[in-house]
Amino acid sequence: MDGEGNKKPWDASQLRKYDLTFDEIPRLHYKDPKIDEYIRANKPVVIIESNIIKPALQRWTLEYLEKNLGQTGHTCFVSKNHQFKYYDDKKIYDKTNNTKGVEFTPPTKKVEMRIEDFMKRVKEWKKGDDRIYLQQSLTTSVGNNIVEDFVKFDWDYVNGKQAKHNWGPLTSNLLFIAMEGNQTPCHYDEQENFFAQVQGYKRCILFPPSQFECLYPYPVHHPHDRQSMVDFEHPDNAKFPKFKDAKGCEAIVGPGDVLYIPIYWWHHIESLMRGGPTTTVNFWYKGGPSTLEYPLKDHQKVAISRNVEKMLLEVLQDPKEVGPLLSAMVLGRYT
Ligand SMILES: CC[C@@H](CC(=O)C(=O)O)C(=O)O
Ligand SMILES: [Zn+2]
Repeated sequence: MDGEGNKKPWDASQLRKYDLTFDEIPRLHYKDPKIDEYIRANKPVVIIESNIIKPALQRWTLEYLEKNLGQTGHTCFVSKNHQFKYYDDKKIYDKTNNTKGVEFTPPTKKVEMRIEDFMKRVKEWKKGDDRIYLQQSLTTSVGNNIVEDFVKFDWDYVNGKQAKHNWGPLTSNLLFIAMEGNQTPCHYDEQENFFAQVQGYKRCILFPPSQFECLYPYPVHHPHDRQSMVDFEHPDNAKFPKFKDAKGCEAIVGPGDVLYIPIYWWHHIESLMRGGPTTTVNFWYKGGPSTLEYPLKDHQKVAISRNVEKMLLEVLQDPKEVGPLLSAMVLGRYT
C-alpha cells in the first residue's frame, strides 16, 4: 500500500536486484517552481500531473498505436537476452571497406519492422524467445492521428523550460515500446531529456556525471561509447573495483510521470518484470552554451575528458597507444 492506503501498481518483486542502494528522485507537481531549481542545478526530478503528453495518455494504447503508427518499417532492436545496450555502428571496423574502427559483434540486431509484426511478436513472446524493443523517432512518417496527438502535447510547458534554462534546440522525440523486463543498461547521453512515461512502469536508476570513475565508460572510439562497461547484474568487482561505491538515485515512473534526465547523467532503465509492455516518449534537447565558469561543472569535465581522448586518438592513430600514453603521463606524476 502507498501512503494513502492505495494498492501500489507494482511491487519490489518486479525489480531486478543490485548490490547498490539508491536515493529517491523527488516527485514535484508540474506547477512547483522548485522544478526550475532542480533543472538549473542539473539535478533529476520527476514532474507529475502535467499535460505534457496528455493526448498520448488518453489514446496511446498498443491497439491504437498499431492502428495509427503508420505502415512504414519502424526501427526495432532484437536481443537474445533482456539487455539492449546501444552501439554506434559508425565506430565498428568494416572489413570490406577497410574503415577505421573496432572489431565488434553487436549484442543486438537493428531491424525495420512493421508495427503489426512487432506487436504480434510481443503478444506471442514466450520464455527463451528473442526479445524486441521498438525505438522509433516520431517524425512525419507516422499516421495523421499520431501527428494530431503530438501537436496537442503541452509544448508551451516543455519549450518554456527549454527557453528558461537556455537549452539548445529540440533534436528529437523518440517513441519506445518495450516488452516487460527489457533493460537499457547504464549510459549517458549528451542531451537534456524529458522522459515521459505513457503506459506501464519503468525503473530509472540515475547517477551524476561525477560518478564517472565508478561506472567505467567504454573508450570514446568504441562502438559502446557512453555506455558503462559494468554489467549491473554480474559486476566484475576485480576489473571495476569502484562500482560498489557508486551512489545513485532512482524513480519508478508510471503513466503521466515525466522524468528530467539532465545532460551527461548516467541512466539505467528497465521495464518492470511481469508489468506488461511499456510505452515512453522522450524529448531530447541539445545542451545550452557551455561557458567555462569556475568551478567547472562535473559534466563539463566529462566533456573535456572526451575531447582529450579524441585528440590523443587523432594524433596517435592506434587506439592501443592511447592507454599507455595516458598511464605514462599520470602514474607517478599525478597519482
Ligand atoms: C534508449 C532507451 C531508454 C531511454 C533512454 O536511454 C533515453 O531516453 O535517453 C529506455 O527507456 O529504455
Ligand atoms: Zn539514454
